Amino acid sequence: MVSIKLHNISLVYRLHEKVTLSAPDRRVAGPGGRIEGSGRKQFVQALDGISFELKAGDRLGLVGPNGAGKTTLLKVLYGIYEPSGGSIAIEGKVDALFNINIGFRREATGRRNIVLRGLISGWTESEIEEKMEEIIAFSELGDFIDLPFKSYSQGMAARLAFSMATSLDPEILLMDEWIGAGDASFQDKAKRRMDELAEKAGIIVLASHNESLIESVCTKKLTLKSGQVESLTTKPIKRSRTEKTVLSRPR
Ligand SMILES: Nc1ncnc2c1ncn2[C@@H]1O[C@H](COP(=O)(O)OP(=O)(O)OP(=O)(O)O)[C@@H](O)[C@H]1O
Repeated sequence: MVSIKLHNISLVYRLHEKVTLSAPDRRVAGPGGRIEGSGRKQFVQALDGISFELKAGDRLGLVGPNGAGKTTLLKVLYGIYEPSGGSIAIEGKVDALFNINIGFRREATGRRNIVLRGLISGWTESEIEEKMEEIIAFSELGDFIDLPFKSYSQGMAARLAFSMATSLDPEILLMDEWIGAGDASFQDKAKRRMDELAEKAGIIVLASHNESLIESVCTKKLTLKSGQVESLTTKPIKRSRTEKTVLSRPR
């Protein structure tokens, strides 16, 4: 069973350069984490005392102003950064969609990129082959799938990235503010796909500045401010009749 448990997580970014700042009592707080220390031992406290638990089916929206710690928290969940303090326990395979362009070979076609990404995620060539048509169909890229990735617009790249990440059956999917690149019709489709994923007992964590996207996609909302939890709210899942019909249709 998938789950995420964070207890009192903190993360500091150490600044190895000597930076000159006002005296601590005269500093003006900015939008980001706290700047601490002095001389060459300065650091930014990006996360401070973060605790929460997620279980199968949860869709957590991470919100907060610039520098609040959303991306840092996603990177801690993905294992890119080791927390400076606290404990983290994750059950399940974690996949991430942080930046639409990362992980794509610009010169390779969309189709070839699907194979490469699948292999990196531990899929065999025949498993990728089985998923190939579904991934292409969901992306709606048509003949562009056989053109090099560098010829895609941002929205087209987002379609391919999302289609791939969600077709390879992730147990836990982390996403950072990318979905806005897709057009309105693709966003609707993407939302339904996320509902499906969450129903297959997965966990989704989505960081975004788009409050209405978070409201419509997520079941929980964690608001960060200067690296700390300002609030954590849960809302009942609301679905329209149309969405229910689509979700219950066999694949
Ligand atoms: N490599 C780094 N070195 C030092 N400080 C960093 C580094 N990366 C991020 N920070 C700091 O950590 C804090 C949190 O940044 P983070 O990128 O997690 O915020 P965010 O909520 O994702 O912001 P945004 O909405 O602007 O994308 C900020 O104060 C930022 O200045």
